[in-house]
Amino acid sequence: MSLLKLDNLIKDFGGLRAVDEVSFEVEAGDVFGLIGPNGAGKTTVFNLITGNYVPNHGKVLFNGQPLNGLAPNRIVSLGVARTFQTIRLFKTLSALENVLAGCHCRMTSGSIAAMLKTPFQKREEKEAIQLALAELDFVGLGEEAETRSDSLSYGNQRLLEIARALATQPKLLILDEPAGGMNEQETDALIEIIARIKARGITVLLIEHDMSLVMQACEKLVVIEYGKKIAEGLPEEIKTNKKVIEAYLGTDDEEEGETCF
Ligand SMILES: Nc1ncnc2c1ncn2[C@@H]1O[C@H](COP(=O)(O)OP(=O)(O)OP(=O)(O)O)[C@@H](O)[C@H]1O
Repeated sequence: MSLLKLDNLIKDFGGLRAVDEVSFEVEAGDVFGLIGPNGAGKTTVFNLITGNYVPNHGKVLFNGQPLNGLAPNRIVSLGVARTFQTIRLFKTLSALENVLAGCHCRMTSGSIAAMLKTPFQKREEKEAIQLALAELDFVGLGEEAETRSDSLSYGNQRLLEIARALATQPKLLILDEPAGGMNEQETDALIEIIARIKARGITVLLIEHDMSLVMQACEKLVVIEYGKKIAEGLPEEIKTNKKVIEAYLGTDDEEEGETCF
């Protein structure tokens, strides 16, 4: 059984069909890429998985369980974490405090225990700090724990978002353009981090325009254009797929043409 199954998803925004009968399955342990030109519907697909949008039709199954109708925080607690295309950190908080926000979704002490500072709550908080520091180390930000998140470089803010998502202890990590705004060196480091996330047994689903990252990091790809799936396969198959090449070269966006395989 696949870890994630999208079955015939449709999402309309008024008269616009942003996602049009999209189906695909992600196997546990894979690094899976969702690619396509600007405006193809990729982020909308992610928002349908994470409960930020409700589909007009179709199902999302995670570990065989339907996610439809569940709130985003419930979906996180089931083991689906994400980062965003536009960085969404608590800007005035430190890197450590941002990652702790991820840890809190696994904590069981309620607000009364937190107010009373019970021994259980204190132990749980201490463990959360250790976990958060370990995740910061994992993405190479161990030295930046006390740094305010908006003082970090853009590339490091993206890594901090990954650390925060990892702190929720996900089975599936969804990354929306993780290399956006990164230079070549930062992108290479990110490719290595994605490989280490996979080595931890975490399945990765990512959207990315940087084709060098997609080709190096992903084992399988789905391509969408105008909301519809136009291809699915191994990176080397996708590279030479006529429909995919046309979809990318057919765009007016210069950047898209440059990044094309
Ligand atoms: N909340 C919304 N309301 C109305 N239209 C939307 C909304 N979200 C997305 N869209 C539209 O749906 C289409 C798909 O958008 P989406 O952001 O999913 O594309 P994308 O493939 O992620 O694009 P990009 O690569 O540029 O991020 C676009 O035409 C977009 O304008």
